[in-house]
Amino acid sequence: MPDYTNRASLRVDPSLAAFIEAEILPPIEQDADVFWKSFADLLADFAPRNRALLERRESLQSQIDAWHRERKGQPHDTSAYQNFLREIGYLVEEPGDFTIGTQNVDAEIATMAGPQLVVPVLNARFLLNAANARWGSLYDALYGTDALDAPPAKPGGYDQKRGDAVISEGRKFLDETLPLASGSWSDLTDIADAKLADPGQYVGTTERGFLYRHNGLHIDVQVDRTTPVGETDRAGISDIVLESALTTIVDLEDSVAAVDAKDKQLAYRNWLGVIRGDLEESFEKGGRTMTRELAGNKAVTLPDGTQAELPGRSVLFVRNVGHLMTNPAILLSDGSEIPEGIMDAVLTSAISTQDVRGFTRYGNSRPSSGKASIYIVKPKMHGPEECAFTNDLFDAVEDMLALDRHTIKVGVMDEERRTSANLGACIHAVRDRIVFINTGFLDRTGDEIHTSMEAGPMVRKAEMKSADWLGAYEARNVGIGLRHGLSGRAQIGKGMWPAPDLMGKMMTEKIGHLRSGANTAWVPSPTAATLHAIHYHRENVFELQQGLGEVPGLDKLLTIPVATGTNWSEEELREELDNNAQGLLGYVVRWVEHGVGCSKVPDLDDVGLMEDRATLRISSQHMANWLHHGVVTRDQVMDSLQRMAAKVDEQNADDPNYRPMAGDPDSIAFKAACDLVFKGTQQPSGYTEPLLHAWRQEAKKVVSLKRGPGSQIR
Ligand SMILES: CC(=O)SCCNC(=O)CCNC(=O)[C@H](O)C(C)(C)COP(=O)(O)OP(=O)(O)OC[C@H]1O[C@@H](n2cnc3c(N)ncnc32)[C@H](O)[C@@H]1OP(=O)(O)O
Ligand SMILES: O=CC(=O)O
Ligand SMILES: [Mg+2]
Repeated sequence: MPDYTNRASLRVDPSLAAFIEAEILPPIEQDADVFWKSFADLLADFAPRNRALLERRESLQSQIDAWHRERKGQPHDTSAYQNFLREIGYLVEEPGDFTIGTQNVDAEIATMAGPQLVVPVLNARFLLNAANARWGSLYDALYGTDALDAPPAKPGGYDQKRGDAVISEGRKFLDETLPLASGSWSDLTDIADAKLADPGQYVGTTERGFLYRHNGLHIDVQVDRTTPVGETDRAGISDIVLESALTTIVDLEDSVAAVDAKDKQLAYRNWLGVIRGDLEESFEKGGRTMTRELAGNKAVTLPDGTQAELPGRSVLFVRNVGHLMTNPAILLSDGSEIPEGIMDAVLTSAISTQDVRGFTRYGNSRPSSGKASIYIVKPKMHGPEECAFTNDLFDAVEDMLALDRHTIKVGVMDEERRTSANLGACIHAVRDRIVFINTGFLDRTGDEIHTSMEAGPMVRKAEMKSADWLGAYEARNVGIGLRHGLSGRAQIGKGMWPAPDLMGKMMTEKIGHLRSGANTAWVPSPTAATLHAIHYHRENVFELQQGLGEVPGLDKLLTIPVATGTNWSEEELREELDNNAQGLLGYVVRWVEHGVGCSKVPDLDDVGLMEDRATLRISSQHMANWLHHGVVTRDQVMDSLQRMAAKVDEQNADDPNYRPMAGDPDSIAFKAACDLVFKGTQQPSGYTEPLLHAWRQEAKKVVSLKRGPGSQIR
């Protein structure tokens, strides 16, 4: 049991309290006693409301479960189903015509189109890299990935053959994006001679080269004949640097493992560091120690000789956790744990208040109105009443921190079925602070399975991608967003590319996100951001948004993806189970035993896939669904888990800190994985957090016992 210190009616982890009082409150001139008193008052109001919303989720779910159970074996009656959903309040009336009223939004969010990067907050090295991913080297991205269709680089230094292919691809990009009045960029021997077909694309000179703009995004063509690349290039071009991640989501949610005060404090500390602008991280790379810090702005000399600056960093959002979890970092007066989403809202906003007040080194939010915003992404909200709760909570946080109304903006993850089905009403509930709707299709798939758990066995996981509900969900998100005036005021975003090593495939497929009307879409890494930026040069999203088709209705959206037949062969069943079990175990072992919330886990074909809590929700719910409906037996599931545990052990054999799972009855990770599947049907909305947190806390305890009091895994 951790020690606590008393603050107003709350009991607070002492180290967290000291951090808040020393580093968060003084810069914003908040008196500590006043802060704790108002925090306690806010909790007294919002914690019970939060609990009631969770009870409502459970009540709706049990009514839906019962409805399906009562109709087992009967054909699905679409209209009866929708009437029922209306009767129980799962579906609500749409709010009618309205336009969002959000103000003081940075251009990167409101009027520009470009990639959105996501980064786990607990990894400072990645976090700094992500914030700096506003600019990325196209040459590095092409040289190092399969986005370039050329033989792979030979090991041992610079491979000039591959380098030549990169240069040639770079020239193609320049011809496409910045066409010359005549001829090709390949013909130039001196960039100063470049005469653009549209001279308005030229912006000025930078430290190393010439700056252009196309579709609102900048391109820095750098010239340096002393570099290995520049010396082989006709015009001395050493790199083409693209404006890449316009925005980055700093994630406190599904890509991190944060289960107690210590983890949460690190999360808040890293957020404070990037907001204040002084976060630094030293690490070993390529045999030497590097120190990474935030990049400064890019200096530009305009054609008339005046000096200007472009932002050197992504505009940062912070993704708070949803309404479900609680955390032992703070206890309420009745001894219960604080709702974690409320703690995140208060503390991440208090940190960002330094930015709003203009006390930070660079400034995260700097809209043209001069009134800065705090950008919070709110995940996993179920329907309009939960969005209204968030709106009220943010009002209360603003009052607590003496912020103007609607300073705190919200990005709504459209990733739960009740939200997709009532999206207009959800937007309405946060209409004066909304800055994005993003289709989190991974969580959304997990919720699709869990909501209709009793309806029958689901189609195979790969088939979900072409299911009716998914197409309708994606199209409705854009259509409803446009209907309520998000274009030009807020982002309409699309989901993650979860295959960090398949950049060639991403280049072919992810342009579809723009064509379907999204002005941003998620990428897993800075390299992916730079490559995905090319798509925003190829297509003008704001023009495309004008010509989109009909918005699909509810019928398609609510089509349940149950399989039409279940006569899968033994081999197909095993393949499906193994695929799910491998991703699940490969992810869970690192979460529970190493505190890593996002991992690249090789699939059965050895392709590294990004796994996070949302992908875990899908695999665990899918296995639970097939087990529940007798498509597979408990023995088959266990057999798959055991075989895949051995495979995951093999994949981690080089890690000296890894504890094998196969054949170890005490393996905490394996027990966690089993729970996620065998107790899957009972998990709230199919979420994995409750079990992951419990098992991670157990793992921390075991290590602490072994190493002595006070020690922890991290
Ligand atoms: C459903 C959802 O909610 S999706 C949102 C949650 N998902 C995410 O946030 C994905 C974030 N991405 C990641 O965590 C990682 O890219 C992973 C785990 C997928 C792969 O990580 P790794 O195997 O370490 O990547 P890999 O070895 O290919 O590359 C590491 C390099 O790329 C950088 N990098 C990789 N991902 C990121 C990122 N998201 N942000 C910043 N830098 C990154 C690292 O800093 C490192 O470079 P460095 O050595 O100069 O520091
Ligand atoms: O948060 C994103 C998702 O796909 O889930
Ligand atoms: Mg999600």
